[in-house]
Amino acid sequence: MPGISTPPFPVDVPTHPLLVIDYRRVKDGDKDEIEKLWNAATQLGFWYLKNHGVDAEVDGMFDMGLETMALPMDEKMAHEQGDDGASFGYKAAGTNAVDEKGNLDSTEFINVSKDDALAFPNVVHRAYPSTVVARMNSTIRPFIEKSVEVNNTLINTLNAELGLPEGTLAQLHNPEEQSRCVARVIRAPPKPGPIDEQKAMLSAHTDFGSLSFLHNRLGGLQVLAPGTDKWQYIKPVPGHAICNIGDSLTIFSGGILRSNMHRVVPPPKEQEKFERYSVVFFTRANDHVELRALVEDSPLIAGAVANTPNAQVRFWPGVTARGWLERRVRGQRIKHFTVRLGTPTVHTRTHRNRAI
Ligand SMILES: O=C(O)CCC(=O)C(=O)O
Ligand SMILES: [Fe+2]
Repeated sequence: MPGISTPPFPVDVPTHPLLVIDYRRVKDGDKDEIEKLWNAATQLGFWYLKNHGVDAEVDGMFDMGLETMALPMDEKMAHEQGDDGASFGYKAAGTNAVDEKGNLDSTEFINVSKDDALAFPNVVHRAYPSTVVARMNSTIRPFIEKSVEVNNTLINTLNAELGLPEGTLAQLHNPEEQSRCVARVIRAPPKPGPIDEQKAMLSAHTDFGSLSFLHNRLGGLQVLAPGTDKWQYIKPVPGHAICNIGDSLTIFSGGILRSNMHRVVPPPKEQEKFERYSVVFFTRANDHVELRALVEDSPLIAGAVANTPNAQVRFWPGVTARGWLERRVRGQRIKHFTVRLGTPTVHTRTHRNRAI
C-alpha cells in the first residue's frame, strides 16, 4: 500500500505452505502447471498465483479502500448493505457475529458489484459512496475486468480437468449475465495481544461463490488444512495472489474441488499493531444458476458423487447461486442471530458457516 510501510511477516511464526501456480503457464496450456493447479484445487483448495498481471490495479484498490473507510460514517451508512442478504455496498463494523456467543465483529467492507462496475455510469444493482464513484473507471473497472479474466481462465482450465464439455462452467459464470460477483476491500482495526475467537476479524467460513482472488499485505489469514485440527497462517508473498475454491465449485464438481475452511485473525507479532486491509475479487455463478453436481456432463463427477455419503444433501441444496449467497450473508448478520435455551444459534445454517 503506497505510503504505509509495515513489517514483514515474522520468520519464526509457522505457516501452511501453498503450491505456487504460474498464471501465464496455465494460460499457455502448460501441462505440468495445469496438473499443479489441479492438485492445489482438489487437495487444499488454496494456492498462490504469480504472474497474474493485476498488481497495479490491486494497489489502486487498496487506495480506494483507504479513501472509502476514511469517509464520514453517515456517508458510509447511507450505503450499508442491510440485513436481508444483500452483499453489495458498505458493511459496517458490528453487524456480524464473530463467535457462538454473539460477540460482534469490528471489520468493515466495501463491496462493489461486477455488474455495476461494468455498466457504469448506469446502475444495475445500487449506488456507491463518492470515493467508489470517483475511481469506478480508473481503478475498479480495470481491476474487475482483469480479475474476471484470471478467474474465468482458471475455471475453464478446471472445466477441462473435470472432463466437462468445453464451456460448461464458462456458461454458468458468464460475465455478461447478472451475478453476485464482487470486488471487496476489507478493513480490520488492530487487536494486539493473544488471539482468541472474539478477536476474529472474519470468523471460520468457506467462501460462498466459485473462485476467490485475494491480495494480502499483512498476515492474519489462516486455514484449517484437511486432516489437521490446528489453524495455520498463510504468509502473504509480494506479487502473489491467494486463490481459493468456493462452495459452488465444490457443488458443481460433486466435491472434487475443495472449498476449505479459513478465517482471519490479528496479524502475528510486530504486524499486530497495524490496521489490516485486504482486497478480493469473488467470482460467483450467474444469479439464476441452480447449484447442483454436474453428473450428467462428466463421468468423473458422476463417479465422485456415487462415492459420497449424503450426496443428495451435499450437492443438491435446491437453491440458485443467488439464493445460496443471500442465505449465507444473511446468516452472518447479528440481526439473525438468536440465543435459544442458552444455546446460541443462527437462523440460517450453523454459525460456523460450514457450507456442506
Ligand atoms: O482478508 C483475508 O485475508 C481473507 C478474506 C476472506 O476470507 C473473505 O473475505 O472471504
Ligand atoms: Fe473467505
